[in-house]
Formats: sequence, C-alpha cells, structure tokens
Amino acid sequence: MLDLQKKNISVLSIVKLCAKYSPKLFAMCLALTVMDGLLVPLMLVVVANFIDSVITLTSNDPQTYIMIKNAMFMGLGYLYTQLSQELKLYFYELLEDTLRNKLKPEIIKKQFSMDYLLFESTQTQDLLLRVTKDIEKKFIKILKSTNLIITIAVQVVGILYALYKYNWWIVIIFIFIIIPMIFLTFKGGKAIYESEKKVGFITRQMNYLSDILSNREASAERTLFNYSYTLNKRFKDAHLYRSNFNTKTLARETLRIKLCNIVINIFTIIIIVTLSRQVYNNLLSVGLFTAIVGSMINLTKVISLQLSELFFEFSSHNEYVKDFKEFIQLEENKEVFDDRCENLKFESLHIKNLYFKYKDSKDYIIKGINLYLEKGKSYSLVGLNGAGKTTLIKILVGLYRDFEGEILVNGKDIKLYTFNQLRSMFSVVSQDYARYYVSLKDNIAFDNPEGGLSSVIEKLELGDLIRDLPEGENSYLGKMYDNGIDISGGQWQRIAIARALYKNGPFVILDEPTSSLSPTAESKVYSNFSKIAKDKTLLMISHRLGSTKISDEIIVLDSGKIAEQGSHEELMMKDNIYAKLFNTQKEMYYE
Ligand SMILES: Nc1ncnc2c1ncn2[C@@H]1O[C@H](COP(=O)(O)OP(=O)(O)OP(=O)(O)O)[C@@H](O)[C@H]1O
Repeated sequence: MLDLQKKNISVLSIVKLCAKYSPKLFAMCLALTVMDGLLVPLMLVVVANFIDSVITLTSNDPQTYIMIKNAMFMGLGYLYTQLSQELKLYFYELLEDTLRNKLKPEIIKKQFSMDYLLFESTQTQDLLLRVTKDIEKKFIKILKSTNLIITIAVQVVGILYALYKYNWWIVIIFIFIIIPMIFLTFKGGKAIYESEKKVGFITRQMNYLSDILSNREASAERTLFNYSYTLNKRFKDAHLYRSNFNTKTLARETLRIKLCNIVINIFTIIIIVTLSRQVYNNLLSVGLFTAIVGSMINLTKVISLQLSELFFEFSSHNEYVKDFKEFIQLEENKEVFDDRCENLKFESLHIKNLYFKYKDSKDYIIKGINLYLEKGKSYSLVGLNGAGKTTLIKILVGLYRDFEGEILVNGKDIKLYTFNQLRSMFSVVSQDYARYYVSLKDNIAFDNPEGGLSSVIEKLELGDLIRDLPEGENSYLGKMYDNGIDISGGQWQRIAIARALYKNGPFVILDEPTSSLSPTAESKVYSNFSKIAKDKTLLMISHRLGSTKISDEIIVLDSGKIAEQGSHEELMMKDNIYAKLFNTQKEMYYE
C-alpha cells in the first residue's frame, strides 16, 4: 500500500512519494533545480567581472584574459540554461510515466478496498474525483512547484547575499515586503481551491451529463427521445455557473497579488537609485552595479510573476494534500484481498427485531423485522417499490453492519463473521448487476475457470448462445473491442445469474435480476432453480408474483415491516395484500 504515515501527510509526503517511485529521476530533477538557482548568483559575479574587464580594455592594464574567461563562462551558462529546460521536461515526463505505472495501481487498489458504504456517499464521490483524476499529473505539478520554490529560494538567497555586502538594509526591507506577499498569495490560492471544492458537485454533474451525451449505453435513448439538446443546455448552464463562481474568486485574489507586485516594483526602483549613488561614490564597480541591477530586475520579475503564481499554486496544492490525506485515511476493508475459500455451510438465518436506517434518512427503512429462514427452502420477498427489500438483502449479506437488533447465521451473530465468510456463504445477483466487457467465460468464472463452468452453462440454457458466438465461450462481450459481440438484456441477466450459481454459495439471493426476461422465461428460471441449485437455500425478489408463487414461503414487505408471510395458498386464503396484488397482476395478463 501507499507507504505513508496516515496522520502526517503534507506536500513533502507527495514529494517523497515521487522520490520513492523513481529515486534516480527525482535526484536528476533536484540536481537541475538547485543548479538553476545557483546559476543566477554565479552569473551575477561572472557578468560583473566581464563588464569590469571590458572597461579595462581602454586602460593601460587591459584584463583580456579575465574578459575571455568570463565570456566563456557566460556562454556556458547560456548553454546550460537551454539544456536544463529540455532535460527537466524530459525527466518530468519520465517521472510522470513512472507514477502512472506505479502509483496509479496503488490508488486503484485503495479505491476498491474502500468500505462499501463510502461508495454510497456523494461526499466521497466528490473526494475521489478531486484526488484520483489525473493523480500522476497532480503529483508532478506539486513536485514542479516545490522544485521551482527551491530554485527561486537559492536564487534569492544568492542575490541577497551579494546585495548584503553593499547595502544590508535593502535586504532587511526586502524580507519585510516579501513575507506579507507570501502570506497573501498563499491565502489566494487556498480561496481558489476552496471555490473549486464548493462547485465540486457541479463538476460531477457536468461529468455525468457529458457521459450521457456521449456514451454508448444511452445512444439509443438519446436518438429516440431526442433529449440531447436539453441535456446539452443543462451542461452549458452548469459550466457557466461553475466558471462564473470561480472567476469571481480568481479576479478578487489576482487583484490583491497585482497590488503586491506594484509595491515590489517600487522597491526595485528605490534599490537601483540607491546603488547608482554608490557607483558615483566609487563604492561599487560599474560591472557589479550592472550585474546587480540586472539580477534585481530579474528577481522582481520572478517575484512578481512566478513567485506569486507559485505560492498561489502551492496553497491550492496544500488543499489538494488535505484531500489526499482524507482519501488515504478512508476506511479500508482489508478482507477485500482475502480470497481464501471458506466453504461454510448454511443451516439457518434468524432475524430478531431488526431496525435500520440510512445515515441521511429521517425514518427507519427496516422497522422491527423478525424472520426465520431454513436451509434448503425457497423464499420470495415481495412488496411495493421502496418497501425495503434490497436494503434488507444488503444487511443480510454484510454490506450494512450498522443495524439495530440481531441477526444470527447458523445461530452465530452475523457481526462475528468476517466479510469473506459471508461472501462465500451468499451468492447474490442484484438488480444492478455488472456487465463486464470481457469474454463470456470470464464474465461467469473470472479467475477460476475450472469449477464446473459447463454444468452452469447447461443449467442456465446458455448453450445455444455460446454455439452462436464466433469463438464460443471465449468470445468477447460488449462493444469495447472490435470483435466484441452485443447480446440481449435477457442474455446478460442469464450470465449474471450463472456467475452467482458458479460461485457456489449455499444461499442464493436473486434481487430481481430477471426483469429483462420474458415472464415465461423468468418463471422458468425460478421454477428450475430448485433443480439447478439443489440443496441451496434461495431467496428471490420479483415484482412478478406469478414467478414467485412456487416458493415454499412468501414474505410480503410493506414499508419496512413484514405484513404477511406464508405459502402462496395460505396468503391467497388470507385475501389481504398479497392476494390483491396477485389478482391484479393476473387480471392484467388475462386482459
Ligand atoms: N443508499 C441509500 N441511501 C438512502 N436511502 C436509500 C438508499 N437506498 C435506498 N434508500 C431508500 O430506502 C427505501 C427502500 O429502498 P429499497 O431499495 O430497499 O426498496 P425496494 O423494496 O428494494 O424497492 P424496489 O422494489 O423499487 O427495488 C427507499 O425509500 C429508498 O429511497
């Protein structure tokens, strides 16, 4: 994992990470950085000596050798400057590439090991977007800024050292001016990053809109419903709002920096006037005066343009680092990496007085559920939209652990099971099952193709589909690849069910993954399931009551409570919620 002291993450930690991933490239960049800084005060001396030696050419004692030597140094300095720019560019490119290869996989690993609940939080989504998008570029930007600060610091110290010899008070005043400027620019950068953060949700919305406007999944609906114009307008409005919001902050902070720059420029003029008086009094050579003035003008340019921009940038890097720290500290579920096969048996599931509510929901979603499920039986969970069926399933499989009441699996508190143990016990197919654009075989078996794939294919009647595919079970699905094959929604659902069956957990949960199947096909899948998944316990959710009536027991959920429970016949006899729902659906089919 990212080798970081999670509590003490700073800009320096990012720099250290860059150094860790490629020590050689980092050292090269650092060497060039320091050399760039040293070059300016060195050149100051070289230029001063050169000018003074040129002046001696008209005297009785011309210093031609010194002039040629310094002219050569100046030439070398110029050559170095040209070369250093190119080399730095090249090294930073290589470093960025190394980060992409080494850091990015660790970031992805951190992301997929995050606790499931975090993925449901919009704040976490915003944070992930801010931190992980082009992370290698952000790291390089931070490294470049830090290196530029080192260059400027070495440069400033060198020039001030040269100045200190002639006018110490200039140096003192300079320090007094530069400190508030650093403070102001830092504050400005922070304000800009904060304003970016405030419009984070708009950025997410814009990304989403642009995705719907361009992705393949929505292409058919885009054409049929012709909503592209409206969505495009929404995208533009969001973009306008976001840029207006940021522009105001940027304009305000830039104005402050510009005022500081004016002060620095006035200060430089005062220094030049003061030093020219020293030349007049023969306290300073013409060469040194010219070199110092040149360096001062250069320094003013650096300070008023580069340094302010840099501190601006640096403080926003600082804010990024805070986000990065938050990201690193996000809770991980180490069990994600635990792929031991537990082979646990299922005997019973006992739910006692279960209550649950989401962090952001006012009321309880699950309200005092008591339920006993036994090995080998088939159960159906039915109820209106929003009754809490999926929520209950997520609690049972261990995704939500923050519930009230008690759940006993095989007589043992569910909270005492590891996530890996629960994962091996429950095979779940959810409503929003994933469609993987890999081979059909990988879609079902992923990294374990030896565990009875052909039997699962046969049980779910996928044989015909496979025979029609050009490369059989090795054919790629989806349009990610040129040779990828598009299959129907119902076929994708069969594959998702096959995946769960192949996993071979003793308790199978089907959370309405069959909505794309025809009623007959769905009914067939459910009624065959007892044959397909012998000895397994089955809990299925479906809105089509014709499919669920074959279950041993039907549980009717209504607003988070169990309203009725029993076999199809028992519930029909009761003539209550279930019977009414069943009869309504029956009439619809007859009509
Ligand atoms: N992640 C979440 N955060 C907050 N509230 C949620 C979340 N997921 C679901 N809910 C709310 O919990 C309630 C129950 O939702 P759930 O998905 O469990 O219902 P359901 O019975 O499965 O519905 P459907 O038949 O439509 O799939 C709904 O009011 C829903 O808005």
